[in-house]
Amino acid sequence: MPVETDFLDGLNESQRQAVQHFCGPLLVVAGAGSGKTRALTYRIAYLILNHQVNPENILAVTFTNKAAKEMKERIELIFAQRLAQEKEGERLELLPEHKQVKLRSRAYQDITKHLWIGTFHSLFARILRQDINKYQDPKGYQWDRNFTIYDESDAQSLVKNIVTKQLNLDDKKFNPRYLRYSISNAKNQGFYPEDVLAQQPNYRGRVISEVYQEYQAQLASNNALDFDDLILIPARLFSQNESILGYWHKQFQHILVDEYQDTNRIQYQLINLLATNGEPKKQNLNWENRSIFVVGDADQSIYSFRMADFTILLEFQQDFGDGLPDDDTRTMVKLEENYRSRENILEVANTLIENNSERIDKILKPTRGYGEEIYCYKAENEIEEGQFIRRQLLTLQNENPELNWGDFAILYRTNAQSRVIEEAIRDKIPYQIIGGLKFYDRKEIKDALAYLRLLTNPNDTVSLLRIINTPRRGIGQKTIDQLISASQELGVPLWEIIRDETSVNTLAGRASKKVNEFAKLIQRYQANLDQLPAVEILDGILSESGYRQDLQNQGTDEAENRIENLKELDSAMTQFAEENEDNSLEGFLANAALASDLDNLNEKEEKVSLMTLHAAKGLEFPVVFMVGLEQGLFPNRRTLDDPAALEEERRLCYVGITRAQEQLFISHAEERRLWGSREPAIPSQFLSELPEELVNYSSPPIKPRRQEKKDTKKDTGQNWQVGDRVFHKTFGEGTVTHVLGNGEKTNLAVQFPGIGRKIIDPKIASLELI
Ligand SMILES: Nc1ncnc2c1ncn2[C@@H]1O[C@H](COP(=O)(O)OP(=O)(O)OP(=O)(O)O)[C@@H](O)[C@H]1O
Ligand SMILES: [Mg+2]
Repeated sequence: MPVETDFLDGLNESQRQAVQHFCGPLLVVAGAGSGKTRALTYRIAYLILNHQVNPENILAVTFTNKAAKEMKERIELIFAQRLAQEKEGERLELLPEHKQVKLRSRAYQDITKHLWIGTFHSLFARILRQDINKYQDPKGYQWDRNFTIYDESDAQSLVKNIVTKQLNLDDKKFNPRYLRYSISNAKNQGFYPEDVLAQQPNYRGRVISEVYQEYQAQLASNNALDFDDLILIPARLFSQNESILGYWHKQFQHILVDEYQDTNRIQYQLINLLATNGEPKKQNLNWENRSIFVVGDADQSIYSFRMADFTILLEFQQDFGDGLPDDDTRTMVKLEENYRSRENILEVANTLIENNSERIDKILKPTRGYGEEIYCYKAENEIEEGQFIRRQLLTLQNENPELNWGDFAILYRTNAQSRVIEEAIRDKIPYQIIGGLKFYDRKEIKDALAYLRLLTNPNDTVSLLRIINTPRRGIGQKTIDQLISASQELGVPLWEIIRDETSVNTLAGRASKKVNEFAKLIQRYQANLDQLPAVEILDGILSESGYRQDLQNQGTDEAENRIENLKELDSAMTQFAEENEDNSLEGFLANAALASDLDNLNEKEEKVSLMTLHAAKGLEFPVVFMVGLEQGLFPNRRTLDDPAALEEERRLCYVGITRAQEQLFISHAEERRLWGSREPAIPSQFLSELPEELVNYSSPPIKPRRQEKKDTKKDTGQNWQVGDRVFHKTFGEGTVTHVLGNGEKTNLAVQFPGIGRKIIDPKIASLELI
């Protein structure tokens, strides 16, 4: 039996309107949990199924890689359901035969492989893989298609080198982190080094500009790009080259953007160019078989520190609409029902956000009655706050066996808060830190990737320097410095020197044999790059370089752990090859460089998730703990004197509250040691903005009372039928979709709207028949 008879049934009237809108611009604005992301996802399926749009003509921008993955999975599910219906002959015969054939063969193919779904960074990295060689940089820098993507730590080490080694500046006075941030800011506004100086015509401005200039030169000579370049260079390329823009404009007939309120100006420029082909006059735009569809919520704009600007969302209709009198109704849909949170949670969120002055009022109605009480817990200090969380987690899990550890999230304002919470829960509760040390940030993974990057892009000097003596092979720093200075004097990449035996023999003295061996190893694998599957290349180079052996020799737990992680990298490569059309090594490396913290989030693993409020955007959890509501921490002290920044903190708090589906716990401490010093803390001003009658300030009972249920089928263990409507204490109303097993061992699969399907043992959880 198909789970949904028609996939549009899973949408309300306004969502359906948004999904069925075919051509032209459409803006969906709505509050948290109102089904924006769901509408966007269904729209993709609808374009393919009902308008026969080719998947490769659809560009969908998500905020995280994880969201992209989920979207693909959801679309696959819709196709699978459709396929099931086809087999039952329900509706396909209504279509003309050629369409039936087309649809069937489409559905059987792995359609989502051909969709362009991803973050801005991953999508435009892919476009640059095709076209970067056509980019004309005003400074004459060039990149080729095998470019390497530098992550934050690569970029910072480059900046640090420039500051200390090249410009001989004091890195205490000119903090490389700060400089890197300034460069990033400049890039996010489309500024060149000269623009920075013009904006800031003083000594500091000159230093930033100079470091920026040198940084860019070195990126280019390493054939590398940083994250900001992945957006900025396509924007410049599209502006300078009509035919390339025309090509991608033609390719992307339907553009969809989630979380549009957090786009910055350059990202906006890219979207605008792709949608309009650079046509400045709105009346000349031709929307035949084309659309741009964006969804967002100005109340959830929380990335202004990355130059995100929610006025972009507010200006959408002005940018893309035709300005005729009925434009407003044609180009905007509002969603007004919240499907995620219990009514009391929603009311608390709505009341809080009303304190912001800079907002457009909107309606957000609950669809799910009142849930468990919201508690605000006052802890003595941060350690006791951790104990509180631990107690609640254990109690709730114990009382509600159907709650998995993966159903809980703990949200905090800054990463530093996680340590104490971890300490409190680590012995009993499996947890994961989202945004802690990422898989791809671990040393062994970065080393392995550096080998692979060097194979595909020998000019990548950062990678080369990372592994030239890793594992130790007797190439000392002095030798390396000698080789580097030769490459700098000749103005050629370091690899050019290293791969030439004669040069090495001249420069490297006693270490020359080692350098030559290293160069030969790399060259041998380079020559085989196209013949061997990526996984074999990885295995081969890790063995032959002695890297794996070195770890084995160490014999410590830590080394063992690193070996395990390298195995995990193998799996990541295999999985990538299976899931992606572009399964080249370059494709994998780009993907790895872009993998964000959130990719670690794997609900199937059943772990409590700890993350910052920023990282929680777009996600949802049955039970949410929002901790550290103290003045100076949340809202953050830097925002206290700046009304606009304070409003952004309040939006962040709104985001936090609205992640909760069933239950919300808020906490603050009377005293907190953070970043080394212990200080008294006063409750966050946001707490006083919450409706008093909806927040319970006493301690929650350690063992929450079980609600007495009338007419439960608990313990009877029989007579359950598919289609039974039931009420569950945590998940609310649902429908039994499957009865699994029988007698004592009967379990039920229950579909809860807005939550999903849960397998429940009716003997343990009381289910009320309704
Ligand atoms: N019409 C609907 N009927 C039932 N459930 C729905 C409906 N629309 C959305 N949902 C469910 O409501 C929850 C919130 O939806 P979704 O994540 O799409 O909201 P959103 O507007 O994107 O939220 P956010 O602003 O936090 O990104 C999800 O669990 C989703 O499956
Ligand atoms: Mg969303």
